[in-house]
Amino acid sequence: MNIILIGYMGSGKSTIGKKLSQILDFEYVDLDNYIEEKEKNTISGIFKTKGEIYFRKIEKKYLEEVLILPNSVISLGGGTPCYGDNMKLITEAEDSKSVYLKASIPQLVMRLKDEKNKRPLISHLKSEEQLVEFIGKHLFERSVFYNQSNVTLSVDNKSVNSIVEEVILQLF
Ligand SMILES: Nc1ncnc2c1ncn2[C@@H]1O[C@H](COP(=O)(O)OP(=O)(O)OP(=O)(O)O)[C@@H](O)[C@H]1O
Ligand SMILES: O=C(O)C1=C[C@@H](O)[C@@H](O)[C@H](O)C1
Ligand SMILES: [Mg+2]
Repeated sequence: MNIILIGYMGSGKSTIGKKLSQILDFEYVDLDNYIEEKEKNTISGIFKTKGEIYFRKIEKKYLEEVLILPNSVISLGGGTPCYGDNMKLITEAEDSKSVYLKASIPQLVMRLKDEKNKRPLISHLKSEEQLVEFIGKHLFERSVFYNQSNVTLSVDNKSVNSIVEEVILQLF
């Protein structure tokens, strides 16, 4: 079985995914890292040199590759479910459960304000106020996709270990 972690940038997909895979003794795949390895470039580098449309095209191609890996915890990129028919591919993937790690706007701002540089969609924002406004609008647009996940789990003010425990309780 595969567990697919979905959520906005900073919701904890990579952090939770790594820990969950260790506990379950599953393989761990982070789609952003997978793309970086295959393309021999960083996500920021791909956005800069080839643009977002190219990124979304290859993101779909690599999503299809990781969805058929056996017994894996798969952390997606923040935007992966929100383009083309990606969410359909995710919900229809065989033997898979998707989990939406749902974080509030203030929680995301707190986590992302010092980590903007790694994330090309927010790296240009100058102030915390701009970040709040951007995330508010963007999260609202994306929630329609995230909410199609099999399980939704609120992550605000919870430790990594307690979120991992909750994911396991919900799925097994
Ligand atoms: N439950 C948590 N409690 C406190 N901090 C957390 C928690 N989960 C994640 N973080 C921190 O929040 C930041 C973002 O987490 P992470 O990189 O795992 O998010 P992500 O969903 O993978 O983001 P992206 O979509 O940009 O890859 C990191 O600094 C991480 O250490
Ligand atoms: O939210 C997004 O659209 C993104 C999130 C990251 O995980 C990366 O996939 C990339 O920076 C785009
Ligand atoms: Mg990540």
